[in-house]
Amino acid sequence: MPERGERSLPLPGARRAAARSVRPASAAARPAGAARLGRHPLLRLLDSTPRGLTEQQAEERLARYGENSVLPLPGPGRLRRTLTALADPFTALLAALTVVSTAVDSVGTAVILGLLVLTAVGLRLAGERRSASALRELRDLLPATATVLRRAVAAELPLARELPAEQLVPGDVVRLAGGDAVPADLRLLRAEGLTVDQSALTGESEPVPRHAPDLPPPAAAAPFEEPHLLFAGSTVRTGTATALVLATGAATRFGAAHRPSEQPAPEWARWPRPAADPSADAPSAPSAGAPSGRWRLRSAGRRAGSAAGPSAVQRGVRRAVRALILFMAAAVPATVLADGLLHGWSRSLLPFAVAAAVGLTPELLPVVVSSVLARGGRQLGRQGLLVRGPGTVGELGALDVLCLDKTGTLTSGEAAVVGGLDPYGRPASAPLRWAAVAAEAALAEAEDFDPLDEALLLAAETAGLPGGPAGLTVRQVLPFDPVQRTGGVLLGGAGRRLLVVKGAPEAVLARCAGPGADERERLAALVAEQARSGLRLLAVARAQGPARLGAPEPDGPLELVGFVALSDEPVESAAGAVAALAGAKVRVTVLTGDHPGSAARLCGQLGLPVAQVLLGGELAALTDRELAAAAAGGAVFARCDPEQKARVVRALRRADRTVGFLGDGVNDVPALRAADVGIATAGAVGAARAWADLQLGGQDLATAGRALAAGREAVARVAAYLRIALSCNLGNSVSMLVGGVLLPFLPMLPVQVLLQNLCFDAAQLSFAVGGRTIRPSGRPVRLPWGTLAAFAAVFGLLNSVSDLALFGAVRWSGADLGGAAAQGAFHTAWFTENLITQALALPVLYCLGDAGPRPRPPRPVQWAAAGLAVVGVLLPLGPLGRALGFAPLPVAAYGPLALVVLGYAVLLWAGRTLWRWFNPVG
Ligand SMILES: Nc1ncnc2c1ncn2[C@@H]1O[C@H](COP(=O)(O)OP(=O)(O)OP(=O)(O)O)[C@@H](O)[C@H]1O
Repeated sequence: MPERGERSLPLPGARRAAARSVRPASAAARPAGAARLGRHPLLRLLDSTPRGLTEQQAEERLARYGENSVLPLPGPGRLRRTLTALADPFTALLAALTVVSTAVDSVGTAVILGLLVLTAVGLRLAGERRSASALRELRDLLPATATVLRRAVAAELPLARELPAEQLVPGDVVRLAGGDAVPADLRLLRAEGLTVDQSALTGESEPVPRHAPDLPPPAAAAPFEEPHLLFAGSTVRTGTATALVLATGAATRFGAAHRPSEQPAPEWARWPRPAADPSADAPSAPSAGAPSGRWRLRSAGRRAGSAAGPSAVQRGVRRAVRALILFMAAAVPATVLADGLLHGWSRSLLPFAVAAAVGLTPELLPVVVSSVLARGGRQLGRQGLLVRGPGTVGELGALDVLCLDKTGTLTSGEAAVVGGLDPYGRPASAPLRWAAVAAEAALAEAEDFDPLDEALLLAAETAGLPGGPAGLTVRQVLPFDPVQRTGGVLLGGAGRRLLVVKGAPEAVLARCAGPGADERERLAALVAEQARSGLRLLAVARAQGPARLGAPEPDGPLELVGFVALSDEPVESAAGAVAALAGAKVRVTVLTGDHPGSAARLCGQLGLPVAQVLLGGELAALTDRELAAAAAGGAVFARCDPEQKARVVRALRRADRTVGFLGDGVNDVPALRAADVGIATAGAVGAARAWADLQLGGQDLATAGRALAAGREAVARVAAYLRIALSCNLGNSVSMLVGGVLLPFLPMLPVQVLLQNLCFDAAQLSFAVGGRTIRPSGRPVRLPWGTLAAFAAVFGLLNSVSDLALFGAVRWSGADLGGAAAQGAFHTAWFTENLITQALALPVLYCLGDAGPRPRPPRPVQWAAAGLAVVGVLLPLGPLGRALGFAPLPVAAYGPLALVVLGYAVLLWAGRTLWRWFNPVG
């Protein structure tokens, strides 16, 4: 829908002109206020009736508000997208060097750099195309047609007509039935047995019941939880409804959320949302926290670390690139100035500047980093672990806190029913019978399998318990709600209604009218005692059903039937996996929806020290900082709802931890999304798997540890690349700058510098090839800029010292460097010396990140280093060398060259030993 004065959507011909002056489709009914109005005031506000609009009204509104379409805005043109891609600092640097190289007639350099720029831009545009097609898939969630009540004139009876959904306008009245996609944001006028699937909006795959009260509930519920509203992007699962259109097109929440990210939703399209992220110091209620998984819309093409911006590896690489650019901006002009002052101002200054800048740039950096991470992903794939993208591999390497859901993750996903208990803890069959009746109904409707319901049903069948009473059939299923911690079924027939509710004991007891304070205390003590002895209790209650279907509360009070006891033992591999994680310096934190007693007992069994057990309800009083400190200090979190789990994860991330969350259920989706790395167990439900960055292959928890190890190895390889590339390139540039000032000619031509860099980078692609693994330190691997910079300075300087020794040897040997042939031979000498010293540095510096007892470089790295040395000696002597301005080096010159290389080897060995001494790995 076009935005005021800013844009117009590609509307079909005739409507395009009319739509130019359109206003946002929610303007007539600002959802924030309108959604809270009663049915009749709302109809009046929208100038509509339960019989819908007249054709004339609809036409006027269509012209005014535009079509009900969430087509993406006409994205920026190809030129603009290309320019945006060029704005990436690394690509911009290469592009600038291409332009300058062209200006100084260094055609070969310009062509190669130009090709590198085209490759970088092409990769970026291809990624954007993939995202656009993901968006198209999301838009397919909207229906093509809708059943609308319209009248030719006000006095006529309405006709229910199937119209293209694009023609819906605010004020229209639509009809819906099971299986229909919701075409716009709607307010229910009438609903029968209605449940909707909002999984595309909230990630929660369980259908939610909706009804049509005349007045909305007074408490302001979270937006997607308003019981009387339906949203575009959801689907009706069961029942029928008549509803009033509140907002269409981009004014719907679905439309607003799927705008291109660079274009924020206009004020009018923003629905009431929770306030912005709470400050780290302010206590925050869950509903006032950052938009939760339940509230946020899915967006196309999720990446690892997307919620926090770039991943840890991306951040490290960007910082390195920024530092390179800053160094270039300061050092190159300063040296050119010095050169100009010493040797006079001539046109050769520019090629000199270009050569120095090219020398500093690791041209294949993006290729090497993504190849190394992709290799890590493939490695995990071979172990049966599915990784969403290379970013995830990097995050795994940096991960230092792993939050674990309890049930189905640390304990078996297959619940083991021990039996039924009456309210006094004595064996009884009724609780299991009624729990199974509710479970059976829930399973018949559920999209995702619920292991607890499966187990209840199986146990009742095994015990030979009867099903529901004869004559009563399922009228409505109230799916298990992890926030309320209850679920149930409404049975009806022969003038009777019966509501069965099952859930967490506290939640069910809170809805039972019967027990007094003492009795409640006794029941709570019973539940806690069972939890301590390793049994989780599920409460079961019954009531005479509600008078009207769709109303969630029964007429009569709920009466406690008893409990179902479930055993709660850890899976075999859990203790070992937790110990291995602790050994790898990963802090393990348990976040569960279960009883605090069960959580504490399990932690004891796993050897996890428990400093305190915090309940989900207590989190609102804590600031994010306190929360993160508690989690890091060994707190266990129990009775957490999905949003509370996500809040703990977010608080830890704000405290600069790299956080993983391992879960298996729908209730884990918000936390999976909030984490740097969401990890789903092998038996996780579809929604959890869909949102996870990593899916474990087997039931064995140790696979999580293996994933971390593979991530650390990949990040260690990236770190090795950055260390070596930064130090060698820095060394080359310093040599180029100093040599340029000291020598009366360019120490190396720009194209030769570029060729040398490409050879070196190509050799470093060997880091992405298999071979012996690099053993990273036994702790999370990050890319600390301080250490990288210190490394680059130390080893860059060593490299430079050997270059300058060569320059000095040539300068003071008295050789005549006046002619082109002599200068070509000098270029050959430096090129050869450079590649040989880099070939020496490659395996030695690579091993500096290896924590193994006797680190040895992998075979591919050894071969690449040998190849690099051979190229360094032979390339300048061949036809390509001649074409690039090299000239043969007199044989006698190879002696001093060998001495310089030997000197560098000694320096390198000393530097490596000292570095290890001051920076022990492990
Ligand atoms: N299908 C269900 N029907 C009824 N009650 C349930 C159901 N599933 C869970 N419960 C109850 O609700 C409580 C909270 O459930 P939730 O799924 O949030 O956490 P959990 O499964 O106990 O633990 P975790 O968060 O570690 O997976 C459970 O402890 C249990 O008492």
